[in-house]
Amino acid sequence: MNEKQKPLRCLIVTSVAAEKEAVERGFGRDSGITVITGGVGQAAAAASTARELAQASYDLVICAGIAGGFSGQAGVGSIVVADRIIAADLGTESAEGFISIDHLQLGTTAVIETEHMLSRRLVTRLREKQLPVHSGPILTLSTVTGTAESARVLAQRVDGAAAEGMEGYGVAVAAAQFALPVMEIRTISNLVGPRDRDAWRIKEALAVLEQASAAFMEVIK
Ligand SMILES: O=C(O)c1cccc(C(=O)CC[C@H]2O[C@@H](n3cnc4c(=O)[nH]cnc43)[C@H](O)[C@@H]2O)c1
Repeated sequence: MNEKQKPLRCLIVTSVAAEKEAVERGFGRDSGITVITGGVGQAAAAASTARELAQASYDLVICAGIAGGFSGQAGVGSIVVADRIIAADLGTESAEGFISIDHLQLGTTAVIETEHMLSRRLVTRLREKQLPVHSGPILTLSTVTGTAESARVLAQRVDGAAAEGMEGYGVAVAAAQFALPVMEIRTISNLVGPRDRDAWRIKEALAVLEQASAAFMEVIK
C-alpha cells in the first residue's frame, strides 16, 4: 500500500476458532483485519458473512481454513488458492449422472469467480517463500467426501478440482449479495477419499494457514 492508497478492508471468514486463531497469528498484532468464526457448513457461513457485511464496510471477503486436497493436485500441508469457488453438489442426480443448477437453468450459478489479481499475487508470494501452493477450483460440499468412488466422481465432475471444504460457496454468495469480490484460501489437512479422521494433519494445516496469512499481509501492504 502506498501513501495515497487506503488500507484494504478485508473480512476473513473461518469455520472454527482454531482456524481464526491461526489466521490472526499470521496477520500479527494490530492488523486491523476482521476475522470471524462463521461456523461449519454453507448456511452458517453465508449467514455469518452477511450479518458482518451488514454491520461494517468491506472491500474484500475471504473464506479461509483447512480442507481436503484432491490426490495429484494438492497434498497434505500444501496451500490452495481458489481460482473458482464451486458448489459441487448443488443440482440433481439423474440416471446420466449429476446435473448442476446451471444446466437445470434455474437462473443462478454454482460457480463463483474469485478475485484473480490478488489471488495471483498471493500465489506468487507463497512461491517466493518456497511454500507449496496450487491455484485451482475449490469445491464446496455439505458432506465431507468419505469414499474413493465419491472422490473419483467429484474429480471427474470438476476439471482440475484441487480441494474441498464446506463453506466457500456460502461465503461467496453472501459477498456477491453485497457486490464484493471474494477469495478462498485453504491449507490441506487430509486427502479427499476414504474416511480416516486419525490421518488428518490439522495441526500442520493450521501452521501452514498461519504462514499463508502472513504472506497475504505482505501482499496487501
Ligand atoms: O479438531 C480440531 O482441533 C480442529 C481444528 C481446526 C479445524 C477442525 C475442523 O474439523 C475443521 C472443519 C472444516 O474443515 C474443512 N475440511 C477439512 N477437511 C475437509 C474435507 O476433506 N472435506 C470437506 N471439508 C473439509 C471444512 O471446511 C470444515 O468446516 C478441527
